[in-house]
Amino acid sequence: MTDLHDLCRFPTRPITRGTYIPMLTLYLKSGIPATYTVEEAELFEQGIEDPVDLPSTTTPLHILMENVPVPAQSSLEEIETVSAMIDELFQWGAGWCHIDTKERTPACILVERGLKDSVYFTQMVEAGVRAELLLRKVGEHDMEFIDDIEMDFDPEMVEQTESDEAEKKEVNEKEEEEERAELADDPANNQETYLKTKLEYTDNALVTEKNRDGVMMDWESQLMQAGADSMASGTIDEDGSVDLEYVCLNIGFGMGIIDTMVEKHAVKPAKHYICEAHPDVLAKMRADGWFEMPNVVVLSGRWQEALPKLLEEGITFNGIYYDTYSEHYEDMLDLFDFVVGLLKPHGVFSFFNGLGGDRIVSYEVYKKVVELDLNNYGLAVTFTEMDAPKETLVESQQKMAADKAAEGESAWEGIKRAYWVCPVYYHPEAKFA
Ligand SMILES: C[S@@+](CC[C@H](N)C(=O)[O-])C[C@H]1O[C@@H](n2cnc3c(N)ncnc32)[C@H](O)[C@@H]1O
Repeated sequence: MTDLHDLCRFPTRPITRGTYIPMLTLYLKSGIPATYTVEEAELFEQGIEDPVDLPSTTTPLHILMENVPVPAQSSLEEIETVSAMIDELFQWGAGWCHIDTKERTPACILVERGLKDSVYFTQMVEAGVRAELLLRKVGEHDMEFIDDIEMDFDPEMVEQTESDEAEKKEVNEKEEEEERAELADDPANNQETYLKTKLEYTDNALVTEKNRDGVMMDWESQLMQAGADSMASGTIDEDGSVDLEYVCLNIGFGMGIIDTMVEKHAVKPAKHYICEAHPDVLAKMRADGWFEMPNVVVLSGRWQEALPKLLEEGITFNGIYYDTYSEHYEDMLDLFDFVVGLLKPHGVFSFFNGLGGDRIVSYEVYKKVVELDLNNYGLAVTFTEMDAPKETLVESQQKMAADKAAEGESAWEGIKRAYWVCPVYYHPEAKFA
C-alpha cells in the first residue's frame, strides 16, 4: 500500500479540493505511476521490483471507485473534487480498462455499486472513447513511442537496467506470439478459420460444432425485428412519400431470423438481397429454398467481395442491415465506405449492435465511437433503447450480486462464451444527416 493508494480511499471527509488535489499531484509528480497497483506495492514490500507477469491489477482508479462516496451523499465540492482527481489520474496515464482481481474495470465497480448514472461513470466512458480513438490513430500511422529517456546514469546501473529490459521484452514478445497464434486459431476471431469451421444448427442457435461458440442465437429475435422494421422505414421519403420499390440488403444470414421477418413484413420487399459467406449456412439456405425465392438474390461469399460489384452495378437500397460473425470493428469501418455508396438518400442503415456488449462500460464506449465514426461518413445515428431479454442476464446478475439469487434459465446454457451482458440494447438507425 502506498500513500497514493491510501489517498484514494478518502481517509478524511469532507473531500476538499484544497487537500486532495495537491496531495494527489504531489504523489504523481514524485514518480508514483498513476497505474501503480496494490499488487505491485505488495510485491515491492517483499523485495520484488518490476514483476513481469501480473495477471490482474488493482489500480488507484479501482480503489477510488470502490471508495468514492455516493454522489447523493456528497456535497457539490466533494463531487467536483473526485471528478478532478479522476481527470488528474487520467492525465498521468491511468487506464479506463485495467482489470482488477475480480475482472472489473474501475467503471464496472461503479456499475456494481449502482453508480452508472454518476458523472464518474461518464468520465470513464469519455476516457475510453479518447483511448480508442488514439489507439486507432497510433495504428494508422504506425507510430513508435520512445520508452526510454537516456540519462546520465552510473554505467553499471544502465547495464543492469538494459539486461532487465531485454529479459522483459523477450517474455513479452513470447507472450504476444502465443496470443497471436491462439487468436489465429479461434474461429470467433479469425474469419479465415471461421469459414473453414464446421457449424451446427441447434433448436435455438447456430454454433460452431467443436467449440460451441454462439454464431447466432434466437434470443436476438426481438432485436432482429427492430432491424427489419428499420430497413422497411427506409422506404419513406423526407416529405412522407413512399418508395414502392422496396429494395433491401441483409449481410449475414445466420439463422435467417431477420430475413424471414423481412419476407413477412407488412412492407414487402421488391428485391431482397442476402449476402452470406459460410458454406454450411449457404447449404442451409439452399435446403430451405432461399435460392429459389423470386424476389431474393443470394450473394454467396464475403460482403468484401460482393459489395464492390453492387456498387459497380449502381444498385441502391432503402435498407441495409449488417450482422456478421468473426469480424472486427475495423471491418465495420470498411463497410461504412460501401454503405454511403449503396444507401438511397432516405435509406436506413442498421446493424446488430453488440460492440463491446460483454461489458457495460465497453458497450457505452463503442456506442459513442460508432456514432462519431458514422458522423464522419455524413450519417446521423439514433439509438432506441430496448430491454435486453432476461435470459441473457442470468449469469452476469449472478456474478454481480452473489447474494441475490438470479432467476430463470440462462440463454448461455451450453454456449462457450456469453457475448452479451448488458441490460439495455441500443438499436441503431443511421441515415444521411
Ligand atoms: C450472427 S449471424 C447473422 C444472423 C442473422 N442476422 C439472423 O437474423 O439470423 C452472422 C452471419 O454472418 C455470416 N458472415 C460472417 N462473415 C461474413 C462476411 N464477411 N460476409 C458475409 N457473411 C458473413 C456468418 O456466416 C453468419 O451466417
